[in-house]
Amino acid sequence: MSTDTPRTDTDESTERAGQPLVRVSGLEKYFWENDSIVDRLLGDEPVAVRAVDDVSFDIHEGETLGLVGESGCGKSTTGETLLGLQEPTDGRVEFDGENVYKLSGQPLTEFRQRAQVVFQDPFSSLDPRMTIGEVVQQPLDIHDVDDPAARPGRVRELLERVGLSVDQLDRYPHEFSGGQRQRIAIARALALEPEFIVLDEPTSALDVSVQAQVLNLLADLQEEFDLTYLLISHNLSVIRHICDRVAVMYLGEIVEIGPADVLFEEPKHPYTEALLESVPRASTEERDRDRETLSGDVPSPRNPPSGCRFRTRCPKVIPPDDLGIDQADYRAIMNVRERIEGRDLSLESIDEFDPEDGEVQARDVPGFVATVKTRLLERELPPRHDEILEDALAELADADWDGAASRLREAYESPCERNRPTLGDDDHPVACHLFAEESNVDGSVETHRHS
Ligand SMILES: Nc1ncnc2c1ncn2[C@@H]1O[C@H](COP(=O)(O)OP(=O)(O)OP(=O)(O)O)[C@@H](O)[C@H]1O
Repeated sequence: MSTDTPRTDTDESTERAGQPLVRVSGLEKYFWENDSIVDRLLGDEPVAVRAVDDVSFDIHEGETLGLVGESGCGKSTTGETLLGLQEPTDGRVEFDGENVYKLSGQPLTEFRQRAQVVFQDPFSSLDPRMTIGEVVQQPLDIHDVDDPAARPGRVRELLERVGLSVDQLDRYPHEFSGGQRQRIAIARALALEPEFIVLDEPTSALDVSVQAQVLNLLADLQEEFDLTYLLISHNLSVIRHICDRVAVMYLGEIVEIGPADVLFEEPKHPYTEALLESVPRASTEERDRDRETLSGDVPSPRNPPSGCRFRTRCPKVIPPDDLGIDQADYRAIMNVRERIEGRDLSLESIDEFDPEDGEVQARDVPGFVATVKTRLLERELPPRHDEILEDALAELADADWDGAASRLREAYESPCERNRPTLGDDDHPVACHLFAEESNVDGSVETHRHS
């Protein structure tokens, strides 16, 4: 790419040997809310939406890396930011050894040819006023590739290669089915002979029967043209179908990366386990077994939990040393803590609470505590923990949310909330304190979400 002196193919291939085609290091993309002129005049502080927060991974030539996670965890923003379609907040992306964010002029144009994207929704990504021949030819015209007279021939080849008939060249996108439209989008992405394609939910808008056809086409094209893919999907079956390695993303961070077969057979991170558990099973035996499903909603990327971001939903969140508590009881208490820290309960809706005084009469406190407990807790606790919980809930009788929260924090603070776990650099790294060194778990306290 950007070189001052001419280089030979041998130079380049020697240099590239063993180097990833794409290297993402410490990538961050924050969106700022309350940042308009009006907000500033009103004195509203900007709020960061940490869509992508310190993400690092490599993609090697010819491989497909899957990026999987629930909706809103930052997958698309990662794909768009690494292509330079969104400006990064911080971090570095190298493509074939070159820092993508430092490119300009001809090297930038070359990068835009070599790295392409296919979006989820072929309905909105294709210009409805252009025929599909024009759609596929457009990148050739913009980048002035080939002799203009040769371009229609190239367009025909591309359309045929993705399984469309050249008789359809003059038709408009709305005349095609969803699967055909995605084939058109793929033909357009291939027009500039790219090496790398970000596939952002390429089959999510398609019927299940068509999904496999499009995935098979992508796999064939990869083989034929030596393509490297980043496949973004929330659908594990899609990921399993064509990925060599998989990166699992949660709330802006990568929590686990590994070879696809290993990750599917022996997931390490409790989040990956939970995602896999949520995939519908074929056999009745597997369908009937107890599933640990994910509890609670994904927290907001405006205010992510301290330490491990998954700890607010993690079925394996680590209790304090020597607490000797059943894991499910601990999870249930931590759920109550979350609700109290988030003030996620209407005290006014509880009979004993007097909204005018903003408190409960002393004689009514036991009844109030019993009602709140029924609302917040889904199981019975052993007496020792029941007592601690009731003492904390009694603080709410004076609407003392902080008092209730701090009682629970004192008794139940998890090592998972103190430190952000980091990904290692072996071939199946996981960011989870269950797999961390002792020193990592017991280190210093990070800024606390609810402090
Ligand atoms: N332009 C924007 N301004 C503000 N917030 C944004 C913007 N784009 C994305 N976000 C937020 O960033 C977070 C990550 O969004 P992103 O679309 O990358 O997630 P995703 O994993 O791809 O989810 P989905 O599959 O639903 O698209 C979300 O909380 C989203 O609301």
